[in-house]
Amino acid sequence: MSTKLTHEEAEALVRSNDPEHPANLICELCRDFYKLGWVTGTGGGISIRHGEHVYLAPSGVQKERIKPEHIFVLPFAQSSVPKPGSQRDFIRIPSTKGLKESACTPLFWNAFTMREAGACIHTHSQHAVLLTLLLPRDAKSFKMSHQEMIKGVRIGGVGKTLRFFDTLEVPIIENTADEEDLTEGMAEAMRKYPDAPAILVRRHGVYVWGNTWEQAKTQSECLDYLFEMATKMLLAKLPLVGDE
Ligand SMILES: CSC[C@@H](O)[C@@H](O)C(=O)COP(=O)(O)O
Ligand SMILES: [Zn+2]
Repeated sequence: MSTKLTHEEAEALVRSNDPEHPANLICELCRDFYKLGWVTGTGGGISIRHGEHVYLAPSGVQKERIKPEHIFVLPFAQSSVPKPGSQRDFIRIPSTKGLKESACTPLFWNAFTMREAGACIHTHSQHAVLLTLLLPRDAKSFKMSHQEMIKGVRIGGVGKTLRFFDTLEVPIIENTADEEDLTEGMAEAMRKYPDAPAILVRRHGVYVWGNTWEQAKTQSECLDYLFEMATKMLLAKLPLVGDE
């Protein structure tokens, strides 16, 4: 399914004076996420679906220094999950030599196809990572209740917001040597936990999605707050569920 655009048309997909254009947003948000410690050392990132197009950052680069001209654009319509290295039909490839699309691409795709998400954020936040280490080794999920910030998180990441008395549950999957090998584990966890707004990856980080980039961002912020709170509560030996 190749989409034939002229060079000028393809370039126009990443050139805009609108600060809310996906190519500009990915650059700005990565700078903000860097300051939060979410995307340091090239890890983590964000992908935005804009109509029929998916905007992706390059792999292995300083995410806080990405420019719109470095952004890849893929058609959302794909016959299978686009794994890095497989045959792909890019609409726009950056002219900078040596750039490859993010290794997180198939994981972002899980959120786009299984939850109809408009954006997906991957962070290497130490709050997420430490939480996966403080929970019992065999814990398959993280559960928490009675926290005000739970109300900023949506059922399945894209539905109604949770209420104060609801219990948040985020599955935890094992890390793999290569990011793309997390794809099936993430999909399996999303099938098993349809209400989960995110997937934690043990010793690695978290994937969070939303209907829009704004919702993906605010939910990432609420979850990161809750992950940090949970690590402190676990260290203080306080229960995460209940209000005792
Ligand atoms: C510090 S390297 C981390 C990467 O291997 C990976 O975990 C990651 O999140 C970013 O992958 P990338 O391909 O650079 O977008
Ligand atoms: Zn990662």
